[in-house]
Amino acid sequence: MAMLYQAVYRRASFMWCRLHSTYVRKMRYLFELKEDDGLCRQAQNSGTFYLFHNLFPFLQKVGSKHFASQISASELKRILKKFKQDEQKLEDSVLIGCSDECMAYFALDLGSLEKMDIESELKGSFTELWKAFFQLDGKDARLLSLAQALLRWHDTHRYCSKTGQPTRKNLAGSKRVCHTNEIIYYPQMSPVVITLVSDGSRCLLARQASFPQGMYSALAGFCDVGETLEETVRREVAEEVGLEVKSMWYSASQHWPFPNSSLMIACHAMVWPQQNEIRVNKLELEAATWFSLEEVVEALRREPRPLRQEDGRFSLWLPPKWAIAHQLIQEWVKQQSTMPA
Ligand SMILES: NC(=O)C1=CN([C@@H]2O[C@H](COP(=O)(O)OP(=O)(O)OC[C@H]3O[C@@H](n4cnc5c(N)ncnc54)[C@H](OP(=O)(O)O)[C@@H]3O)[C@@H](O)[C@H]2O)C=CC1
Ligand SMILES: [Mg+2]
Repeated sequence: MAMLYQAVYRRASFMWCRLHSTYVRKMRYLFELKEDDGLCRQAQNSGTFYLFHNLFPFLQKVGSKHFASQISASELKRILKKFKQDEQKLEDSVLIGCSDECMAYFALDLGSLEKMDIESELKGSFTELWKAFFQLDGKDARLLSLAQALLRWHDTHRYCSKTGQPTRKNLAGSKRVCHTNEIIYYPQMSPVVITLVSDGSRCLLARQASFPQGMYSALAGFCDVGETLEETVRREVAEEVGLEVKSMWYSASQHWPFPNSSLMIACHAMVWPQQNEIRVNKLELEAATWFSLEEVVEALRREPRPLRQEDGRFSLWLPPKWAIAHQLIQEWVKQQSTMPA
């Protein structure tokens, strides 16, 4: 029966291929997997898996390049069997996407197994996510970021906050339900604004004490309840560096897995050139400085890692290419270069 259902589904998918764009087909397929546990179970049995261990993603290295490994369902079942785990563990996974051919991608945390055993079996290593971010390309980083955020959310929402009863995830992991009173919980994100401030000729970059040495980024801050985006930008700039925003405009957004799951909303802001004296809020930031176009262009050429200069200080370097802070900085450089002198 299951085989027949699968054959019919494949035929229907084939028709979809012919009728719709790849993007539309993928989105419809993912939607169905979230709605239909039976279909999702089938997809788990033919899909591929990104593995985690206590939220550290599994990476492999080929030459000098790191990548996030995809493990087939059959290989994963073999590993589970070898380490005396039930095949049903596949159902703890969460759906994180699919290929153009509608092969589903899942993420699974194997934290209950011995980390080193899996590493030596699969020839790779579980790496802290923020470290992995500096080693991966944008596509892998985006998938792992989503995967970690979802896995963490499920791990911390095992009980209903109203009844105290256990909640159960749907197969895809797009929600959890408390079956005592049918309360549905959906994964949450916190909105965060990230703002690149300019005074017309320079841009303002800041660092927190927890950043790696020499790394500076744009100003970031969580939205408070009741605030508009514009209000958050104005408040954060005032709070963190003591400046008043004259104008601002939206650029782009990005999911960010730290500290839990944030939606980074990236904006540019201008301050009055005559009122540009920075007063750093030392409770929030270690330092904040205006940087010239030349300094920023030079920093963009550097590898994103600490580099000690001869005088013992660290050179300025910026977040990795696919981080939205990097994109804001690139945009600012482009704007400056196209502005009339
Ligand atoms: N993608 C990118 O390019 C970049 C991303 N970021 C990210 O932006 C995020 C926010 O930046 P940050 O400067 O730390 O933010 P804030 O300036 O808002 O300061 C962080 C503090 O805000 C409080 N806070 C308020 N709401 C929340 C919430 N929902 N979750 C957690 N803390 C909250 C906490 O204080 P307390 O604990 O005292 O209550 C926390 O320590 C960080 O997660 C950072 O990783 C930053 C730069 C670049
Ligand atoms: Mg901040």
